[in-house]
Amino acid sequence: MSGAENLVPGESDAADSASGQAASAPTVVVAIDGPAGSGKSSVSKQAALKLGYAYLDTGAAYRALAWMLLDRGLDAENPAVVIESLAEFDFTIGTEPEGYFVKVGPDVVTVAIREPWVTSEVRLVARLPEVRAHLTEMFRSIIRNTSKPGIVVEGRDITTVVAPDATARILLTASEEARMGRRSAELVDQSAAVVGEQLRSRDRADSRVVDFMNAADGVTTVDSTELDFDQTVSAVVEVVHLASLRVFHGQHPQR
Ligand SMILES: Nc1ncnc2c1ncn2[C@@H]1O[C@H](COP(=O)(O)OP(=O)(O)O)[C@@H](O)[C@H]1O
Ligand SMILES: Nc1ccn([C@@H]2O[C@H](COP(=O)(O)OP(=O)(O)O)[C@@H](O)[C@H]2O)c(=O)n1
Repeated sequence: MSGAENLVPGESDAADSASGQAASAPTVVVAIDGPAGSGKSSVSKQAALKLGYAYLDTGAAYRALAWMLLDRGLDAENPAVVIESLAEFDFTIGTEPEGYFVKVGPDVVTVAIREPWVTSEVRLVARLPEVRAHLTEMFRSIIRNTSKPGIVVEGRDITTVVAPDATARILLTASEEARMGRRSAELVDQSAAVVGEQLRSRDRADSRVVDFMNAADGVTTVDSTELDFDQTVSAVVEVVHLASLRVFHGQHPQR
């Protein structure tokens, strides 16, 4: 069983969305996609805080699954092993923007899943359609069960697969140079060249699975290359306000 901090999604939730329909909760759903280092996690968390919404980091689930396989010495290169491991993937995530944590079973892995040895293996789990389908159902269940008036969900396929009917759909981008600069400022114990190459190679692998470099129809692009952090958060919040107004006036979100 997996879920968010303040809920335990029921089996019926998964069955409800087995038809492939997006989450249909009456909450405001803000879907944010983008490449590594574009600011998805930090900007989404701050925007959620400002809006009084919950925050869901979907990348954490892919990372946590990779962590579990590596931690148990299982062969992450073998698709059958990865798929089998889903049955025992006991994932919990904090969806309060100020109470973020990630657990696998009893293990708190909030920090461990950011380690380079996990980052470099995530693609092995993210490339498998069975893994994506399983985690997508889990995300939709968390979205449906949020107790807040809205939820900001960020990842690579949120605007297109997980919540294509979201109230607001945003592609958060930044130039490769800006993204590499931000990431290497965080990872001070690694050289900028190594961080840059890892980021580029992960984006290449990820974009073979899902297109998050180009905005799908109806998705608003927020390019943060020339914006500072606060300006980026404000730009995202403004897109959410405009999209919510559109819904209030009876227009379909961003179509
Ligand atoms: N607009 C911005 N200007 C400057 N720094 C930013 C901006 N957006 C995010 N950052 C910083 O860049 C780093 C990477 O952001 P992060 O949220 O981890 O990106 P992602 O989740 O897309 O990989 C963080 O240290 C964050 O504070
Ligand atoms: N919705 C998502 C989110 C993440 N992922 C995968 O999970 C990895 C880690 O995601 P993340 O959001 O933590 O990555 P960062 O961009 O924050 O470094 C990505 O490199 C993708 O391989 C995905 O496939 N689909």
